[in-house]
Amino acid sequence: MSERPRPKRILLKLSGEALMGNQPFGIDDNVVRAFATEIVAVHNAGTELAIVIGGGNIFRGVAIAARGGDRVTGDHMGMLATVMNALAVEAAIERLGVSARAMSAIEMPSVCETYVHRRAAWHMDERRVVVLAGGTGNPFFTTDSGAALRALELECDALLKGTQVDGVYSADPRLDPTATLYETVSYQEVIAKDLQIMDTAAFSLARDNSLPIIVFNIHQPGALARIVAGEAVGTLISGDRKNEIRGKP
Ligand SMILES: Nc1ncnc2c1ncn2[C@@H]1O[C@H](COP(=O)(O)OP(=O)(O)OP(=O)(O)O)[C@@H](O)[C@H]1O
Ligand SMILES: O=c1ccn([C@@H]2O[C@H](COP(=O)(O)O)[C@@H](O)[C@H]2O)c(=O)[nH]1
Repeated sequence: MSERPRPKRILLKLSGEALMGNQPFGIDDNVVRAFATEIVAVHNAGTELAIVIGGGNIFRGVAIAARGGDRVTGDHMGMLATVMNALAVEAAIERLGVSARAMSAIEMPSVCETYVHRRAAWHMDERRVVVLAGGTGNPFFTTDSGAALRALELECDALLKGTQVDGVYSADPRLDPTATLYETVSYQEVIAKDLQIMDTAAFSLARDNSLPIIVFNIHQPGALARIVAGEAVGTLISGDRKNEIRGKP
């Protein structure tokens, strides 16, 4: 079994799709509460956390483009969807007694703070959980790219992608029941094999800056805490030095 990083400051990418639970659309309050409980547990144990929220439970820009609509408009709608999710997660964390701040890459000052790198880093230093909405703030990107970008900006030790499946497989396990799960895989291999658990832009950014990514099943109770403790949960995507923490040999 490979050694794993023990990240102290993490960027958690939370799948929007995961927030809808068994519903066909939207936000399931019980699921949000369960995720918030896991997040608060690792926060209270000393981990510094930023969260990037997806929007797949509400809207994806490609859906409007597939119907012949304007992609940029669709992407703006998708980014706005992530703001709704961020507000729900922020509220759920605060209900558990931990201070949280939703920050959006798209300005909407009457709703939440605008993402400003130094301010987000300051909130983290002040032991607040920052909940980042709007992805990169630009169309034609995804919240996975936003997660890689923010993880680097906020000097996180690792990007943890909490998703619907157990990790990175040789093919999409929802489409191919024979797909096998990787315990570790290199950036180069996921890009070369076009493994679509994240987009290539996110993988490239992580590879170029030696940011380890751990893909895991967000529905598995206790998984987040076990990862932070250095346990081999899910799939570790990294360079050749499989247990490296960013910036440390
Ligand atoms: N090689 C692969 N290994 C694992 N999962 C894969 C792979 N290829 C495609 N997938 C699919 O990628 C999906 C990632 O889903 P997830 O909801 O986390 O994505 P997202 O688009 O980043 O988030 P959102 O739901 O917010 O849009 C998995 O549910 C899985 O079906
Ligand atoms: O930087 C970004 C991030 C997201 N979008 C749009 O939002 C939706 C939802 O994000 P997911 O990553 O799919 O959860 C995405 O489909 C894009 O339409 C964006 O334009 N730019």
